[in-house]
Amino acid sequence: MIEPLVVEDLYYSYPDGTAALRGITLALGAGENVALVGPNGSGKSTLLLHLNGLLLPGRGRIEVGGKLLSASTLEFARRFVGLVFQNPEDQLFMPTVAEDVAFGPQNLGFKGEKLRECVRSALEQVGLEPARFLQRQSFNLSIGEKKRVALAGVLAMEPEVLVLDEPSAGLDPRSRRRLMRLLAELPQTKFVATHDLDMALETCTRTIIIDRGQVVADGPSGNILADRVLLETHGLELPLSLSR
Ligand SMILES: Nc1ncnc2c1ncn2[C@@H]1O[C@H](COP(=O)(O)OP(=O)(O)OP(=O)(O)O)[C@@H](O)[C@H]1O
Repeated sequence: MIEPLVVEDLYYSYPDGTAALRGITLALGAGENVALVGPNGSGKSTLLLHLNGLLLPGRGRIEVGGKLLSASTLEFARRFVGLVFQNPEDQLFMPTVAEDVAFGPQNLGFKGEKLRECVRSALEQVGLEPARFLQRQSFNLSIGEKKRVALAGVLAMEPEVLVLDEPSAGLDPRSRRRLMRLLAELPQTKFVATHDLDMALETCTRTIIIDRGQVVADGPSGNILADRVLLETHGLELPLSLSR
């Protein structure tokens, strides 16, 4: 079976010379839910931006759905891997929710009733009633609603892999819980960068730790996230649910 996401010996330095990724190797199996954790500045967002070609490797290779990511497979990769940014405001820029959610699928060529149906269905998937939200102005929504609309915009493109950067940041406890239920229900392979180790423990069976641009641990969440020494060595703390 083809692994939906493979990263081999990936290096990336920003134009100012900051070495953000220093030899990352990992692979995600179909249907896996994997958490990516690490201290601030460890390279999580930089890695995620590579997975649908928003950044291109300095060295190393990325395979998406069995195809080497390159200029000629970029369109395929952007459809295959749906990336939800940390800040929904980086993703929502149209006047209404309907237009924001339609933006991606429209670019993929969806039109007419198929387009309207995939927009409605994506809003329903994230728990936003289309009749109430389609005509709302995106910039007036609460942060939790904005995050759900940004996720709907990605789901509307029907990706095989969902890559989420800090999905629970800024959410109140009820919205966070709702997001965790939603993620558990979505069938896609998921790769979730987060500082919320309780969410990682609850929603992801596997956890990868990166520190200073390198993978320092990769294994079952139940082992990795219960290892106080490992976590503290890399500037992390036990999930609250394990620290009592
Ligand atoms: N546009 C940029 N130009 C230069 N350096 C950058 C840029 N973006 C990020 N960096 C640097 O690259 C490194 C990795 O940053 P990245 O944002 O990937 O980390 P992160 O693990 O996502 O951090 P956080 O948990 O704080 O979101 C850091 O040293 C950061 O300062």
